Amino acid sequence: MLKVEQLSGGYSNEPIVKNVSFQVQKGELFGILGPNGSGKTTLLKMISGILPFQSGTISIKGQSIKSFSMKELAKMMAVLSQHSSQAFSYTVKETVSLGRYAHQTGWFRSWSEEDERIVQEAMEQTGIHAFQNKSIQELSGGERQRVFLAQSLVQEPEILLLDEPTNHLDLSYQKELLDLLKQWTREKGLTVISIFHDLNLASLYCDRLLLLENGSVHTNAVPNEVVKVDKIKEVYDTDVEKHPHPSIPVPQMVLLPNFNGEENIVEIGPEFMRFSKEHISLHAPLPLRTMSSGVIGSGVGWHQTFVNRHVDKTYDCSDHRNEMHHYLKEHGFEPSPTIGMMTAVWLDDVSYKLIKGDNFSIFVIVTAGVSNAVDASKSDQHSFEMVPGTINTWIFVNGQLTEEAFIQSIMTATEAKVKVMDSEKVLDLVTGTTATGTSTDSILIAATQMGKKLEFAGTITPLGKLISQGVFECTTEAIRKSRKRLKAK
Ligand SMILES: Nc1ncnc2c1ncn2[C@@H]1O[C@H](COP(=O)(O)OP(=O)(O)OP(=O)(O)O)[C@@H](O)[C@H]1O
Repeated sequence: MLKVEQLSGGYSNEPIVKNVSFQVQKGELFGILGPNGSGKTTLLKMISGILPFQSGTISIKGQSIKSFSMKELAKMMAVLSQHSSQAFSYTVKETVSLGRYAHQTGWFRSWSEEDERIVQEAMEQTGIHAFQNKSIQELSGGERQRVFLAQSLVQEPEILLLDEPTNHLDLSYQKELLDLLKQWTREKGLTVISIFHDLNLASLYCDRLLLLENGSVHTNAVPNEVVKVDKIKEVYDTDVEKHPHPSIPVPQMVLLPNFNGEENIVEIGPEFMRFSKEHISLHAPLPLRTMSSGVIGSGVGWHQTFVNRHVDKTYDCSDHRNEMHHYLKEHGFEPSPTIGMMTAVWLDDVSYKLIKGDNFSIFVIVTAGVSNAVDASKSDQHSFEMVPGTINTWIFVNGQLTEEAFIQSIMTATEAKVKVMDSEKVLDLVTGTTATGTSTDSILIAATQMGKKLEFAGTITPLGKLISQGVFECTTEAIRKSRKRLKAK
């Protein structure tokens, strides 16, 4: 649809845009990124024909833009610029209607029903219909932005050029505008070329991104290739971390601020535990990086309070999350920084241990009962029934863990637990074979992210050795205590 070849140009003899080449296909949403002053707007101005270029070519559908008249160009291409300002006090509808100019065939051609329909539709789609008779000078920045977007849309262009379209728009209008543009690229084959400052929005919506640096192309590729930690550091000189979007396969960036958090190294240990008849809790002096399968606070996050709550075996699990949420509130725990687990085990049978390593330590807390014991290799012989968790393993690491180490910690802890099932001769009551755990075991890994860096947690790494030992010893002790209590009954 649009081809730019070896384009150079600027405002004086010294070019701002240097030797830029790229192509945009019909129906693509193409993003232009780059630091302030890298030449994004200058490039867009040259494409739209506002600014003449010094060398190179720009062609649309194989034809040089120099061969089109301004009016022909305006019919094919609409531009929404960054600082659209209006000297006159037009109404919203009048301003939008100006966009139909390129479609008027003679000076005295009257306003057609078709023009009216297109203008009404665009005002509807951009959410400005309600104030169509207001003067645009009375509007907020975001409202005005939407008026100029509607003005571009009524041009019914094949190519839409946008300079930071989400500037001034609140969160909901940013999403709505980009959803709308994406929909038009798919349904109408509209080609969109847009400047973005927000790398995350660009990654979410664009098919491809052009990253400019000092007026030259640094990278031209799909978002996953452009939005990379080293590239962003190189071009923007900024530290970021790249994470996958939680629900769609696109990259997202988070800034790494340049301030240090807590200065003093904290060691989580038994002194932070609190016991009550109904729950065991641990309140850390700072938020910990967590990975857990808690009823509340599951997944990856930062949490400061940890609650293991005793419930009766007959506890109704139909709305357990909501019920747990209320329970936490009623007992003075704010749910959002809290990880909450449940257990049918008596809390007096808890086993916990602080184990020191070389410049780091771990604190393990286990509550364990084995009445729901299951052999994982024969779990198909069990019917599915939600029951309160019976082996809850908490591992607090006083050190800095990588993502890998978090996952390996879970594996190592599981392996140690399975070994306990074997050594304590815990049987699956349905199959009579050695169990590997119970049906609703839960785990938490929580790290202070201070002090020693612990890259791995496989069974024979320094951290893995401590986890193996801690989980094996605590789980063994907790099961023995629980069995002793049952025997005594
Ligand atoms: N009208 C102008 N006359 C002279 N120089 C200009 C003009 N407009 C921009 N420049 C210069 O051209 C360079 C590139 O500006 P441009 O607006 O293209 O950058 P940009 O990447 O869009 O930046 P931003 O992210 O800040 O909007 C800058 O150094 C700027 O000072």
